[in-house]
Amino acid sequence: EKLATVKDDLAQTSTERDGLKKDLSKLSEEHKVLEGLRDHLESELRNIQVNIYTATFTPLINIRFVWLICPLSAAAGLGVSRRPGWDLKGKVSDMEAKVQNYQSKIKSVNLENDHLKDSITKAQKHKAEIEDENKGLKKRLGSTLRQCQDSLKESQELVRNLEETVARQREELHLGEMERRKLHNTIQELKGNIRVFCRVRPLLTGNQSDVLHIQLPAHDNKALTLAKTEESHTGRTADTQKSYNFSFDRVFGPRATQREVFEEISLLVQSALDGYNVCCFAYGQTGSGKTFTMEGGDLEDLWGVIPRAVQQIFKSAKALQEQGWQYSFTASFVEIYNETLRDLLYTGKPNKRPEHEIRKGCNNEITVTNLTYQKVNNEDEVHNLIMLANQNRSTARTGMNDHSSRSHSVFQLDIEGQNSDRDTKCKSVLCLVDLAGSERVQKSQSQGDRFKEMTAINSSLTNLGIVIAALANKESFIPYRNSKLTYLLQNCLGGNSKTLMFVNIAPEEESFGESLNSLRFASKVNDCVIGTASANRK
Ligand SMILES: Nc1ncnc2c1ncn2[C@@H]1O[C@H](COP(=O)(O)OP(=O)(O)OP(=O)(O)O)[C@@H](O)[C@H]1O
Repeated sequence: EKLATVKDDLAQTSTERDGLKKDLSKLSEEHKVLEGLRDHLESELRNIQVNIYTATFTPLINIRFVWLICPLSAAAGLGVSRRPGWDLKGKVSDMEAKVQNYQSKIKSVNLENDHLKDSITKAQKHKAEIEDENKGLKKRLGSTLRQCQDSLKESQELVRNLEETVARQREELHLGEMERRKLHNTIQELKGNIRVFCRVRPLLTGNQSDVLHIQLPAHDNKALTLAKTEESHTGRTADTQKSYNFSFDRVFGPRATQREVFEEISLLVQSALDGYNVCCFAYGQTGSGKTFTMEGGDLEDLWGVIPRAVQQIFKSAKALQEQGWQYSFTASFVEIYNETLRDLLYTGKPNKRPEHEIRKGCNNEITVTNLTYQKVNNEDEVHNLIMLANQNRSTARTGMNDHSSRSHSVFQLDIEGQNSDRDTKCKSVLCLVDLAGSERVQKSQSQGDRFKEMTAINSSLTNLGIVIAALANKESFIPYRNSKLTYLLQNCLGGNSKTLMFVNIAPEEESFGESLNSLRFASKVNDCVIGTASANRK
């Protein structure tokens, strides 16, 4: 700042000096012009004096001569009229008038000359003053310049020190970030690489306190009890209360907000940026709140896991930029209906929809043929893709008898990070899945397409359970290929991943049986411990 002030002063002083220099040169020019004028006037004055002299002493001797030496006056028409040769008196009086005229001219020229002399003296004085001032300014300038140079040196030294400090702190920050990643992962591992959260949907109509069969202990947010009174069939014994106790990593009651739910999984989402594969899926019967949990509503308060996860990912990626990390993201959104894949980001003609197949590359990467893999740079771009996917799903809904609750939807964000300063790379996948409704449809009641759908859903959900169990038992063969869902998700379910399952429960009493089934399935998953995850880092 000091340097800047001094520089400003310096600039101001230089401008002043330049101005003064300009003034000075203008004055010198004026001075020259005045001197020229004075010389001119002096020579003219001399001419006039000569003329006067001649006019005064020779008129009587040779009038013709007078006419010759004063042709200018005659031409200027001083009012002298031609007189006859004999009118000497008249001519003399003309000459006297002329002389008078010249004398008054001389007087005014002399006056002007005095005035000019005065101006010249003043200009010279001004010039001397300016030169003095200039000298003073030069002196001041010299000392300011020296001060500037000194403070510049000081500032350069300061900058050098600060640069060293910044470099040291950058190094410390990087080490801190690596330490944070390690500790973060340890915490995630301690919590278990597969976690199960249960969420109870609120009653959509009626009074919440009427829900008696789902009990949530006030001081334990990990337990849930399903209770049912069973009537005695014979009528000889009293009715019995049957309770089913469950415990999960976390149980969210009907009043839990979307924000509270996301807070619990935000650390897991963070792992995706650190290079771990993360998979989060919602399981439960139709209408139990899976889509609400995963996608939520349009208002920010109602946003579900997908928009919140995307927001966090982009926010954190931006913050990590300061530590040299550059991330790139690719999004895809696929639906699995009746064991057939459908691109939810497809924008072509409906009758030209391509077919898709899941392929496993030599580096074990899973890709889907003909699927839209869209590069995304910010949150808004992802939101637009989610809207497009919803449009694609709703078009299918009208045409195919609400098949959205009969299909699995898989949102996938491929994340690639590079820290060129440190020559480090990481690669991971964030998979967010809204599973098809898990309800068991009575075989006798379902025929045709409904039966086909039911079989496909039941088999893919059962296979999901089988794969998770096989992973937990560390079996040598994991039957990923048994369903499209597990085949697609294999990298997110395997040892190198962190998995979170939401089991969504509907609070209506008639859903008791389905809720019990869902909770039993979730409990089985909860008992699984998948191998230690390791970051995909190079
Ligand atoms: N926690 C909640 N708070 C308020 N409303 C909810 C909540 N969970 C679900 N709902 C509402 O319940 C209804 C059914 O939820 P949702 O569509 O998410 O169920 P679903 O399990 O995804 O069903 P489907 O399998 O048909 O897609 C929706 O109207 C949704 O807005």
